[in-house]
Amino acid sequence: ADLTTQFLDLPVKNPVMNAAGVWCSVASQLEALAESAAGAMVTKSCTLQPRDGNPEPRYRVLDGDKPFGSINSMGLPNEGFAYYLRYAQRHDYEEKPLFVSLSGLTLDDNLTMIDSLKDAVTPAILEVNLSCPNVPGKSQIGYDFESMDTLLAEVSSGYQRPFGVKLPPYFDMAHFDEAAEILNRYPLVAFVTCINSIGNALVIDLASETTLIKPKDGFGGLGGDYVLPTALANVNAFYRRCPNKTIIGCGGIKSGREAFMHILAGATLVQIGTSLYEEGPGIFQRVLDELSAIMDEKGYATTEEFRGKLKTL
Ligand SMILES: C=Cc1c(C(=O)O)[nH]c(=O)[nH]c1=O
Repeated sequence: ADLTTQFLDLPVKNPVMNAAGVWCSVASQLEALAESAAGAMVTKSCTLQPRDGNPEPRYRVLDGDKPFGSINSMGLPNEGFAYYLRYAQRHDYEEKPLFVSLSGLTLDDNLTMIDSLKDAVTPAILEVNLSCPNVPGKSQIGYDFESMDTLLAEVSSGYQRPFGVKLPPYFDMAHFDEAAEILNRYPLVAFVTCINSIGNALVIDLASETTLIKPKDGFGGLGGDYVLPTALANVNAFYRRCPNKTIIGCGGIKSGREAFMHILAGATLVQIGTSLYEEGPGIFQRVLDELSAIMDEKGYATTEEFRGKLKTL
């Protein structure tokens, strides 16, 4: 099958990329993504200043038997905005598009970073993270509709170019409606990435009767098989409600099967998190081959032919 596609009028060689935060915190990881089969890539969500993040253990893979997943409370460790801007200025955009993810600790920090990104005149695509669940004392902007509205107004007037947002999962039709109503008031919000991890889950080790991770009494963001149905619901909910925006799907993708489901639900690109963390950048070629085989089997030549074509009963 032909996996080439378009994203915001940009030609993309295939729809698969990393999820922000995974295999994208330091230059060696970013270079590995640039050299990998991924059709695009995104940098670790950054803050204005570098951060160490939360105490370890802060990431654990949940690979007992089924289901496969992860829990993390990294706490937004990152090298600081200037580091990722420096990478953006040396990235080979002919090879693949680069997204820069921002997760400022304050609105001012976000606006400062956005001003610098705009002044840098880089082709990098801005993804504003509204959904980090792991900074102690910070709630997720995506769950505070008033501050989300304010942030989108400020970013739109400050950045004055198309950008996207990374949303937390929603679990209620009224919340899909309210979030979409806000997003649709900002034409510069060109894409929506659904979903971030399911925040503040708790995984317990039965033998030791202890939490798996240290930060926040063991509460952390859930990824992997556990989140696939919620991720598909959020992709489809925003696909239905935001006809003028592009959807990027993230959550529970570990093979061509889940990538296909995300595209069927309405995603144009798909992001891999937990499985990339565990398998490394070789996963992209495997998922692409699996996706292509499924498309051949079903008789789809391109992803456009089935994107958003989920049938209901
Ligand atoms: C940006 C911080 C995030 C983090 C983190 O750095 O703890 N983990 C997530 O699962 N999602 C995030 O958005």
